[in-house]
Amino acid sequence: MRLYADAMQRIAYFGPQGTFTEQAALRFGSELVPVDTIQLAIASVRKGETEFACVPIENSVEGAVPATLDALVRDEPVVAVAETVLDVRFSVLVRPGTTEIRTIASHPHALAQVREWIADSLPGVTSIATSSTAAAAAAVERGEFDAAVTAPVAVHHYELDEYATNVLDVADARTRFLLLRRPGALPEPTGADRTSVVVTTPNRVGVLSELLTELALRGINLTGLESRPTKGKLGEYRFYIDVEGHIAEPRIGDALAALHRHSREIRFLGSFPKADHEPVEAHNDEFAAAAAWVDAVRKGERG
Ligand SMILES: O=C(O)C(=O)C[C@]1(C(=O)O)C=C[C@@H](O)C=C1
Repeated sequence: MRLYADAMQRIAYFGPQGTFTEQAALRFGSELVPVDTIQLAIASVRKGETEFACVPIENSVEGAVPATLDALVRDEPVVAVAETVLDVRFSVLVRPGTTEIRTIASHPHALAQVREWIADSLPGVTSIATSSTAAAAAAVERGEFDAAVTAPVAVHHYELDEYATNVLDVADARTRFLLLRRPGALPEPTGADRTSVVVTTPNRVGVLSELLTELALRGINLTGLESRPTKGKLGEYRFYIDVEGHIAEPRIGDALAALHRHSREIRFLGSFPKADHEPVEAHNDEFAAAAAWVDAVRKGERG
């Protein structure tokens, strides 16, 4: 995979050292700055302390990462310029010499992915949420809990032993991560891109179906739809919409303009190459031919 950041450009990542997010960030660059929360990673980009931030966005078992969705709409805009997907398997780490496990700690998304394993292998153990998987390892090292559910690499960063490896309730679990920066020149279209926006709609009948119809009419494939409360009135939601294609393509540009018309607020979250590099059926030639025909008709050159 191409490194995104050059040697001078720093990437704030959801740490501390030994998180899955650190593994994802290493695919984008080498100047990594660990911070303790997703909010701080994104704030570091907003303030210009780092050029980039790397954060988790969704997991195939537990779904979207709410802290990331919420941080993306607060304050100044940031946009995704790349994504990567990691296979997820967990290790359970303990202090050397541990004989009894009464508490097990990790990030809520990690605990949710090993719930059945904990019930089967460590019945009666209390699960405790920490800010990240590596924060759980650090807390176990300090003696606060007995075991941590971590990324396999965490064992190299903390004075802990492997109690179990390859722990996972659902095979083939995967997490997608974004590389974010302040708005600037967009990544070039590659023919295998994803575009992400978040919209707040007026509260009226059929508005979500209108948004989706605008995509469907243009043959645009929806790859993600999440809702989060606006945190204002009960029942008011923001919709996070991921589609295949790049805003540089006419049909995507048209569709986003239509979403703008239907929305109370809209924020562009990026057009960037998809991690799977699977080409997208874009029909760009047909859109260009249609636009050329309208142009010619307007000039009186065609009927
Ligand atoms: O705590 C970490 O290690 C993370 O990088 C976060 C995170 C997540 O938010 O889903 C990333 C991948 C795994 O699914 C579990 C936790």
